[in-house]
Amino acid sequence: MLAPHCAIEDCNVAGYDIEKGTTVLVTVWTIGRYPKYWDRAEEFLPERFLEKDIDMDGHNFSFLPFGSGRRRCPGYSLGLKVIRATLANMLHGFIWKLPQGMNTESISVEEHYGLTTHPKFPVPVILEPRLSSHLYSPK
Ligand code: HEM
Repeated sequence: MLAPHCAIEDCNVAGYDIEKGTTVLVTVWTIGRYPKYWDRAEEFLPERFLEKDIDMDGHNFSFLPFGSGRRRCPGYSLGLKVIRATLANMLHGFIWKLPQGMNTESISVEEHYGLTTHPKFPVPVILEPRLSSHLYSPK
């Protein structure tokens, strides 16, 4: 769910009349799993985005991780950069392994809902440094 919004004028959305002053809640979670727009909507398939020109900046209403319009997330660009840089550093710095006896099938992708969405169960991973040890020291 996006943060609550307020209609600033009377309008009609998809056949529904919305009066000025109405609080509007946009359920992006549901939109992101709507079978009309998403093939195998309930499955975790990050590869569905490969070689697709889906923008995240609020123009594609089937995918709104940062909201849309004048209240769209102002930290959009910084957020993406931080996530990409952090992920790249983690992948560059460590070999990622699952504990013995676990495989990718046994990882739960269930979610815990709240203001932000977290994994319902922790994902145990073993990180093995792949670089020289002095590179991990803050000094
Ligand atoms: C990947 C990281 C991030 C995601 C997924 C994200 C997502 C969102 C979403 C969905 C909204 C609500 C938009 C709406 O209601 O239409 C929002 C609002 C907001 N975000 Fe972010 N955000 C991220 C990073 C950041 C960062 C890094 C900052 C600031 C440095 C930031 C600052 C804000 C602010 C101030 C709002 C409220 C905007 C308003 O109500 O006018 N966000 N964000």
